[in-house]
Amino acid sequence: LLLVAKAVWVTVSCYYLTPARIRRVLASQGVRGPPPRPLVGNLRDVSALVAESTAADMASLSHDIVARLLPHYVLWSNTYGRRFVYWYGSEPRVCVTEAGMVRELLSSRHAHVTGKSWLQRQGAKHFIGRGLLMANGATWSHQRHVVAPAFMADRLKGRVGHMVECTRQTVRALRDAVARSGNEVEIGAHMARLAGDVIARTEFDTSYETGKRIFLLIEELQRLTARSSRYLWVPGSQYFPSKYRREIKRLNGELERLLKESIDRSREIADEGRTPSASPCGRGLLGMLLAEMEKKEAGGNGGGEVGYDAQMMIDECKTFFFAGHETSALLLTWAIMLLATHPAWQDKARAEVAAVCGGGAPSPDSLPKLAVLQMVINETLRLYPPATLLPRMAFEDIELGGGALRVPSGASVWIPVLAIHHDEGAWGRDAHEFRPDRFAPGRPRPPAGAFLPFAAGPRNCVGQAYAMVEAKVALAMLLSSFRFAISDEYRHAPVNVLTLRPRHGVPVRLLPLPPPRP
Ligand code: HEM
Repeated sequence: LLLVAKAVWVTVSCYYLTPARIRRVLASQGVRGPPPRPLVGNLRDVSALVAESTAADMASLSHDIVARLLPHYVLWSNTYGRRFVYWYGSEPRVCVTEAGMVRELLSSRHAHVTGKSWLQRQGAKHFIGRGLLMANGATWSHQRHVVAPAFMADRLKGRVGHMVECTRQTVRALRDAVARSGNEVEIGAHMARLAGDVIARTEFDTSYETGKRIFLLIEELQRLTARSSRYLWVPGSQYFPSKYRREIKRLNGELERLLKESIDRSREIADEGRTPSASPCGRGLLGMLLAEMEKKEAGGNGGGEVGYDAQMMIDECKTFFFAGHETSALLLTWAIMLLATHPAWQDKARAEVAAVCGGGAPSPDSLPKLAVLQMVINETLRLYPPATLLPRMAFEDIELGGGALRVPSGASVWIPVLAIHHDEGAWGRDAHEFRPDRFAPGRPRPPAGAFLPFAAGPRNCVGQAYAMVEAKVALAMLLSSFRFAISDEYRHAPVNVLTLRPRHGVPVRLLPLPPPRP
């Protein structure tokens, strides 16, 4: 009886009392929004608006994509003002775009009182679990502390050789594809494979071929979880039988078995003293995680509630296979689409690569000198940020802008990164155009809080520097191996399926250039 009473109380509190309090606090500050329906909130409105705006491909190759991808943001910010609230089921999402408030929210001041909501964590449970991306509070702090050293600048230098080798294989595969079937190639699939190979080799001592099944399983689990999560707003729905649940369980079982085998193999190699480096960090992320787990097993300072156990190791591996793969692949794919449609910038970037690398492969010392490439990468991330939204739930009442906005505990703040990146107020009338020179050295830097491809503050992307090095290596080598032009088959149709991707891929025409010297 006590259990039933507790369940009733939790349900009433989650689905009625807390939302009512949040609504009251927001309304008292004039934060309004579309009227929510019981339980579903505005979910159906969002789905209908997005379905309509993305039903067809775009008529031209325009980068003005905010109304297509975030039509609800455009509609509601026009109707209710730049700060508005809508309801994702019973979770209120307060939209905030003011740069100062965004910066403040993401700063260390709020790092421990904001985080990932139950809905987000539940939605990512099977393909990420308790990994860093979805962790909160002290657990997040500990995990971040453990993995961050793997991505520090000095360690990244040691990864450049692997990245060059992976890109060499991609260049070979592209040359073979051109020789075999002509110069039309869908570049997105090659970039996905390249990014997968890079993360698998540098951090997990394996290759894309070995890790391929892991990537496929994560992708399939992501797809099935998105479907089965559509009804998460129904109280208790996570316990309902669903046609997806059995399949998710089966695939997750296979994924965890493969990861466990890979972890055990690495452990054996380390135990036999066959580690390529004496330091556990030398083996990349997996090595560091293993060392941490051993500390916990030995009851050392990694122990206690927040240390890594076997399941957490598996979840962290899933997280990095997922987070380090798709976003990087999309950055490369969109960059090639933009270079293929802006030949002058393509020539400029290629000339810089030739001057800096002298026909050889990029090295840790040459990478920082590739300024034009850096500008192209930044402009790609501005126009097509792989993560279009940043949600942060407040776990206690917080104030932003010196009290200008009180966010009640239980409300999520929703930062529409894509809209901020395309805001004419911050970027000028040409905000929707590809103009890499806005990032030229010596030009004023974008206002803090206006450029957020990797989020900001202590909970920013831990792989940011890694992703930048990877993108520079890959693009430098591709530019010196091929000229790209966009194919007549290309249909411009960006869509947001967790990340911002081209619905039909990016077919390009490749003109192979004479191979650079080895
Ligand atoms: C162009 C490539 C990438 C982009 C645009 C990107 C973007 C982001 C963003 C926006 C976040 C914050 C998400 C949130 O808190 O809601 C994030 C977090 C994260 N990213 Fe990346 N990422 C990229 C590449 C990578 C790579 C290569 C790795 C791993 C090697 C990685 C690992 C992570 C992890 C583990 C987190 C969670 C950090 C935390 O919560 O403390 N990312 N990324």
